[in-house]
Amino acid sequence: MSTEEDLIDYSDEELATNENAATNGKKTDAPAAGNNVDKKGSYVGIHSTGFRDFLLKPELLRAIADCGFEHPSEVQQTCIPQALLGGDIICQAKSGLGKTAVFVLTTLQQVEPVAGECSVLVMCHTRELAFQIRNEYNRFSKYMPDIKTGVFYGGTPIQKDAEILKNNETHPHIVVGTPGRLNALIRDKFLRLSSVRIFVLDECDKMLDATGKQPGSDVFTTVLTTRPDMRRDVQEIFRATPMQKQVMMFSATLSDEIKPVCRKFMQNPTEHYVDEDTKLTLHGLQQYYLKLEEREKNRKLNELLDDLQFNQVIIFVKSTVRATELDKLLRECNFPSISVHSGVSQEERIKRYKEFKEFNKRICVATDVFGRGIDIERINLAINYDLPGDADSYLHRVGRAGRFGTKGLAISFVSTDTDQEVLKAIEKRFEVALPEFPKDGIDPSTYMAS
Ligand SMILES: Nc1ncnc2c1ncn2[C@@H]1O[C@H](COP(=O)(O)OP(=O)(O)OP(=O)(O)O)[C@@H](O)[C@H]1O
Repeated sequence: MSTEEDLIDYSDEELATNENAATNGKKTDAPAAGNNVDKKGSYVGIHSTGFRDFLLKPELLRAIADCGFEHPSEVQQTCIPQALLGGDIICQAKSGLGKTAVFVLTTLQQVEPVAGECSVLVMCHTRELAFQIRNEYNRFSKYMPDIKTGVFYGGTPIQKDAEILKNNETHPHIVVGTPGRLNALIRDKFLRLSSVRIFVLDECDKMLDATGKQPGSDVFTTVLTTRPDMRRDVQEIFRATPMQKQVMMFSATLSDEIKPVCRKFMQNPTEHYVDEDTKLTLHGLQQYYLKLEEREKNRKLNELLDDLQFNQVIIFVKSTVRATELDKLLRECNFPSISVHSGVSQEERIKRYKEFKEFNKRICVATDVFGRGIDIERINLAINYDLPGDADSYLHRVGRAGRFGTKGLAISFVSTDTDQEVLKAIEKRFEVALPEFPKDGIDPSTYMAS
């Protein structure tokens, strides 16, 4: 399986063949860039210090307390009040600082459950992330027994999804999923979106990234060339929802190229850039590179895993084949390793995700399927065995360590000229110096929580 398939990672088997997207979508006129832009230090939102100040339902406040959330993070302080006002929102904030709770809490606050109707639709780019987001909904809606959340993604029997959607008793009010499967369910008329009031895209830059886009084509007239395009699915699903709705989009990275694309789905959005574009690296995360030959990687990795202290480590590779091979090798060396990539069955992928999340395994070798959004609290070491191809992917990957302001360590192997260029691009894009990993190693207390 190719690297590219890893990166697509959603239910591509359900996608239709190439076609031109129609142009009758809503909101094709982008508002002028810079409208309602909230940059750090110039909040337009309502200032707040505790979750109580958001005037959330008591059921939600109880669940928040049960989750151990004491204070809202900066992105939550800024965006929760805005989202509750019902307007469209674009939100960028560093990895691991609580963007998920912004849309989970604000949609739960607003949802009015009607049997057999979906009123909130949340989409993201990978199946594991969809699964994780649904679990977040379950955590926060535990005192709201009338609200049902469902998750739909590819690689599972579509008939099961259809059964859930056919029955008013089981039909979810909040639907979370990946675009391929959702689009298939809509096409087959199992899922109807005419009651959707809130439309959320998590990891929106990834979801709207049109790799198959032809130069000069409009967002709603993308012509696909060789492979299915997640953006096309998102557009089709968007068109199946009513004109009047709230649209919210989230990511840690929003390039200047993708912002206008996001705006095309929105009406006069407020834009929240909690962290400046060049200052997106995490404070608690130490980052280093290690220059070595390709053939030296395995030995070096073994050494690092022996020498470094860590709670859990995620090791990123560029293909499913490499993930399988490396995982096998690590297990042969008696490391408690697991691998997650698109080459294993979906059921097995979720099983492995849970095993890692529940701390039953301490080492995970993954492709970019785990490169974004995945939240595993105890990961405090991220290793790029293969460096990704661009700076934004790097930022998301290393953001798996050092969640919610905790300490962490990221080490990237640099072995080719291309790697060297990517390294420079990372330093430039995020205005950071990535030093070489010290020969004598580093003091564990600097990256392990005390
Ligand atoms: N106010 C809070 N207090 C304590 N913990 C929080 C709070 N908000 C979020 N968290 C926890 O922080 C972790 C990271 O949150 P989340 O996954 O939403 O980050 P994110 O901004 O979506 O990151 P990414 O960009 O990597 O997807 C989660 O484990 C979440 O439960």
